[in-house]
Order: sequence, then structure tokens, then C-alpha cells
Amino acid sequence: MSKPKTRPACPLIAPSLLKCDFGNLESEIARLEDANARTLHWDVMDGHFVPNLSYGAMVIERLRERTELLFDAHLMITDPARWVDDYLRAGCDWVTIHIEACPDPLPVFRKIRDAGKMAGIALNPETPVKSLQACVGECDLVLVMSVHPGFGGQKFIASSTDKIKEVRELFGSDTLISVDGGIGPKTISQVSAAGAEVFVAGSSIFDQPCYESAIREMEELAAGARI
Ligand SMILES: O=C(CO)[C@H](O)[C@H](O)COP(=O)(O)O
Repeated sequence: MSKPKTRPACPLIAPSLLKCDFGNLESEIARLEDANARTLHWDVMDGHFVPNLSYGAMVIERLRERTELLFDAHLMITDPARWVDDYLRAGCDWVTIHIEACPDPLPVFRKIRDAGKMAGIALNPETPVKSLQACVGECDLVLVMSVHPGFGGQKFIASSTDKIKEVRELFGSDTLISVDGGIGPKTISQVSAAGAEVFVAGSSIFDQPCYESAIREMEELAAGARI
């Protein structure tokens, strides 16, 4: 059911399932499909790399059977090289690992790309963009964390906007830039103008009564601010 490696139409709003109702995952996904979502962002947390636990490949694999939406997996885990095969087998289309958890990510990128999937690298707010130098041309996506990873509902860190510009300068136009944390109608325009194309959003969708209008509003704001 997994899709081949393709660049999506942007702007792309990626609902962060960390903020959904875990007791009703299947119906939450159906609601997102009805709301015209095109992707699901899976926040995988191991209670070690980040101070929170969420879900893993077994849960994702079972939900892969229930939807054809693009699966964007964000591995906030220690030693992602050890676990990446599980997420590929589970049917993830994009697999993003953290530079802080994997100082030599190139072999992991190769494994993801060889499986026909998109390889991403994420960086935490305190990690400098220059730490990604070796990743240029080797991965498909850079995910800029605009909050400290671990929990939804945090305040957007303002310096993330300049960081996105720096990532765009370093990686050029071929690499997708995703931004994650505190994204909503008040922050999406500035990160879109800075060069972000994929917008991970938890609270600003799941805390709203209508997912469709929440997604549409952010898509329109991001498109209007695009560089
Ligand atoms: O990765 C994350 C936290 O580590 C979440 O994706 C992110 O925080 C989304 O939630 P919100 O939009 O509420 O900030």
C-alpha cells in the first residue's frame, strides 16, 4: 500500500498524531481523510531520546492497512539505525531520523532511499544547521524542530524562522523543508515565507472542532506567504 518516493504538492499540512485521540486512532484517521489531509505525521518517541513515549512500528503497521495517506514517520529515538528497517516494513513513506541520535546518518539514508522511500534528517532547536553539512544532497527532507521535542502544545521558538532560511541556503531548492512544533495560523506564514513547505501541526488541528477548516486555513496562509 506504500507509495513510491515522490515529492508531494506543497504546501503540505502534516497532522501530528501525537495530539490525536489515541483511544480512537482509526476514526481519527478517517476524520483526517474526510478533512482532505494528504499525510499523517507519526511522532515516534522512545522515552530515551525524548522524555515521552508514544507508539512504534507495530501500531503504524496496523494503521497502514487502514489508509492510503502518505506516512511521514519522525523517529525521535536513540540509535535509529537499529530500528529503521521496522519502519520501512511498517509501510512508512518518509522516514526522518535525528542528527543528534545518529552522527553518521548517510548509511541510514541509503537504506531508506534504496527501499524507494524519502529520507529525512531532523534537528533540535539547539543544534546548529552546520551540523547537517554532510547531509547535503544525501537526503530528501530536513525537519526543523521549532519546539523542544517530546510534547505537543508548546510555544513556537521564534529563532526557528531564521534557521529555516539557513537550511534553505545550505540545501538549495531540491530538499523539502518541514517545520514541527507550535505551527498554527499565527506562525505558519512566517515559516512558509522563510522556505518551509511541509507544516507539522498537532494542536492547531486536533484542538479544533473542524479538522477540514483548520487544515484549509493553514494551507491557504502558507500558500499566500510562499517565497
Ligand atoms: O514532534 C512533536 C513534539 O515533539 C510534535 O509533532 C509537535 O509538537 C506537534 O504538536 P503541536 O503542533 O501541538 O506543537
